[in-house]
Amino acid sequence: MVSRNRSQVKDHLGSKVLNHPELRNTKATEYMSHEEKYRYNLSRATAMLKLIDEEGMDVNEISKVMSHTVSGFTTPDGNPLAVHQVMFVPTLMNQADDDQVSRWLGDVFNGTIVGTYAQTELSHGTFVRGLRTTATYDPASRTFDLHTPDVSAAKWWPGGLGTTANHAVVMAQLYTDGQPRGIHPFMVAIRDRETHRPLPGITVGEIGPKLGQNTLNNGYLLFDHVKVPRENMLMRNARVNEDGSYTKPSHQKASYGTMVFTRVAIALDTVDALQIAATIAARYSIVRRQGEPRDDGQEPQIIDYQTQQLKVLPHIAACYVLRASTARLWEHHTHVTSEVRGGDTALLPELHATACCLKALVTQDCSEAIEALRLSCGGHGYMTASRLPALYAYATAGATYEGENTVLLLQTARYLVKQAGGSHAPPAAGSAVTYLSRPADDTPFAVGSPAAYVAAVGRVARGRVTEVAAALQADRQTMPEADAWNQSLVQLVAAALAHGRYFVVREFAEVVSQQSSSRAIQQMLQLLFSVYLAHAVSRAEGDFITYGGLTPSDIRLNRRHLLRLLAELRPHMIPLTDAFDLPDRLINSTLGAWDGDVYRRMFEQASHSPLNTDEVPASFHQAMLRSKL
Ligand SMILES: CCCCCCCCCCCCCCCCCCCCCCCC(=O)SCCNC(=O)CCNC(=O)[C@H](O)C(C)(C)COP(=O)(O)OP(=O)(O)OC[C@H]1O[C@@H](n2cnc3c(N)ncnc32)[C@H](O)[C@@H]1OP(=O)(O)O
Ligand SMILES: Cc1cc2nc3c(=O)[nH]c(=O)nc-3n(C[C@H](O)[C@H](O)[C@H](O)COP(=O)(O)OP(=O)(O)OC[C@H]3O[C@@H](n4cnc5c(N)ncnc54)[C@H](O)[C@@H]3O)c2cc1C
Repeated sequence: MVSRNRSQVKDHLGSKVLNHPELRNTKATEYMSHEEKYRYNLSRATAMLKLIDEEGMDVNEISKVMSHTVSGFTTPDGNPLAVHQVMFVPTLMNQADDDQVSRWLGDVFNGTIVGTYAQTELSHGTFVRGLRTTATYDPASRTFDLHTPDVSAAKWWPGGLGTTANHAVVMAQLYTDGQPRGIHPFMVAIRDRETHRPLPGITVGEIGPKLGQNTLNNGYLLFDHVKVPRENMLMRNARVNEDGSYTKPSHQKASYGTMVFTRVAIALDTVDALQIAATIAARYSIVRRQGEPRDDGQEPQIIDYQTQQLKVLPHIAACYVLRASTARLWEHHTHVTSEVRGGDTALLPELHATACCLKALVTQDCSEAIEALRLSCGGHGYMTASRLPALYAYATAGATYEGENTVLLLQTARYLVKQAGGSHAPPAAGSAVTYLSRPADDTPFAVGSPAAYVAAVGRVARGRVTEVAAALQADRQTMPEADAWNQSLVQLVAAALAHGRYFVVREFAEVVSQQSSSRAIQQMLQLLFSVYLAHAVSRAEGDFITYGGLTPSDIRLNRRHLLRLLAELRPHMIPLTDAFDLPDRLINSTLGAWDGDVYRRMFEQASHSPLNTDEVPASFHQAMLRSKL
């Protein structure tokens, strides 16, 4: 099928999703039980899956319909099939060999096999090498014995595992020829395809309520010496032959490939959640009036308070900047993956480093921004019906899953200090780290010049990385490696974030310079970029003085410059959020509808409270009168 661009996909969705017979009628789920919510979200997730299949969408189209913009409408409490689609299917496609793909994918696409990605255990999530589920190969029976040694090694968290999946890709420690071979993926049937009962030796269930995303259907899973045929180890990378001999993968971390893909997907997708939150806060900030009446007799719109502009507008700029840079990361991932499939893994280390740091930077920025936007809506932002709490719960989950952010930033830092110290293979042409081996960009700082800001962001990244690399190098002379590393952890994380920021602003600078459709659009992108840059400096003034070459006077000028830019951006706030092209039904917020009819909507949603059904609820007689209050 021909690939459509983002806007066309939305038009397409307008007819296909919003008007789909099984999807168009939504219900408020706040008052449903856990089980009812699950059933509602699952049936909608299934309808969505069928639609994807009927439409024959390619991976880019799937990424759009799976995006939070759309999945927040189809599965408002979390998609129990998300991990099936985002991790299980891609793992099979990329880590199963051709025979395995042809053996399983038919059943995956006809819905007979529903899977999950079971890696995290109760006692190990971050440290994947420490996982304790074992897969021991027996050449006599040509089977693996999958076993959970004790409860702390139970799989815990996989999405869809709770009550939805009948298969799992299980990441386990492989033993063959009596040797430990590290973590490998195994395709394991966990429930009967017909009856959905757990298969012999399997203990499986759901883990319980969470901060949000409660129908992701996260589960637990234990194995009691479950036999799995040899052909069920995913063998595109490493292989176990019938006699138990072992063939190594082309890259030692090839089996971590799904995590890299999902990090890129999460980075891209969390910006969708920010766009929704920014649209809600922008619209509400126009509608909401509060304070001493002005000359026109009206109370001011809250957006005209300078403090409100600072709470809302930089995050609209961030939507544009982060959307563009994560979209480019997605394209880069597609390119590197095809190289890796062709046997060339040269670009993998840097892709891993970039995916780690962008997933961390974007989820951290977006969850902080969504919380700021929620606060900008005052008390009404605390209501579930504003949608802002759920958006926050979604974004902050991204800071933990698919690699806890600190840990991922440390992976990036490891790559950066090696590059700075020259102990890694030199970067390829076009690499994002060549700046570390070049003299610092000495473009003088000038308020109002985006290029000067970008250069300063680069100097901060370079300064942070080279400083911590030197400190680490010095400590290594006097203490064991692990202690030296621990001694620098905080600075390493800061260095990785600074690198991430530089990556983001360079990518956006390129997008702005390549944009040629109209002068007005070019100017608006420049304004958004200027806001993003001035805000970035204001958030890290110390860094810009210490490493970026800014003086205290530059910092003062930047503060004033930012506020001036915000006033300049303010009249464009609504068109800029309207341009996200989000229909009311996708936004689904009492505060964020296009017509601004906030107060009527708030009353309308209150009417759904079961406590308002009777004038005097039964609880009054049952609880208050009995206890003689
Ligand atoms: C047609 C169908 C297609 C369908 C497509 C669908 C598209 C959908 C689009 C999406 C849109 C919407 C998406 C939204 C998503 C929302 C729903 C998702 C639901 C939740 C999902 C969450 C799932 C999970 O959380 S799964 C569990 C994830 N767990 C982790 O991430 C664990 C984190 N830990 C690690 O990864 C490792 O332990 C690590 C990397 C921290 C350390 O590993 P290790 O100890 O083995 O290595 P080191 O010793 O530290 O390093 C050695 C060496 O290896 C290098 N390296 C490490 N990792 C990698 C890698 N991945 N690749 C390359 N290289 C790697 C490392 O840099 C070191 O290199 P040196 O050179 O030696 O320095
Ligand atoms: C909503 C949700 C969905 C999930 N879905 C799945 C799924 O489908 N499949 C799956 O397998 N897993 C899933 N997970 C699990 C998830 O991947 C892990 O929770 C995540 O990788 C973090 O690991 P952890 O819980 O072990 O955190 P921990 O590593 O225990 O983190 C706790 C703290 O320790 C710190 N820390 C740990 N190690 C280090 C270190 N080396 N250096 C410095 N600090 C460190 C962290 O920074 C953090 O502050 C999901 C989790 C959530 C919340």
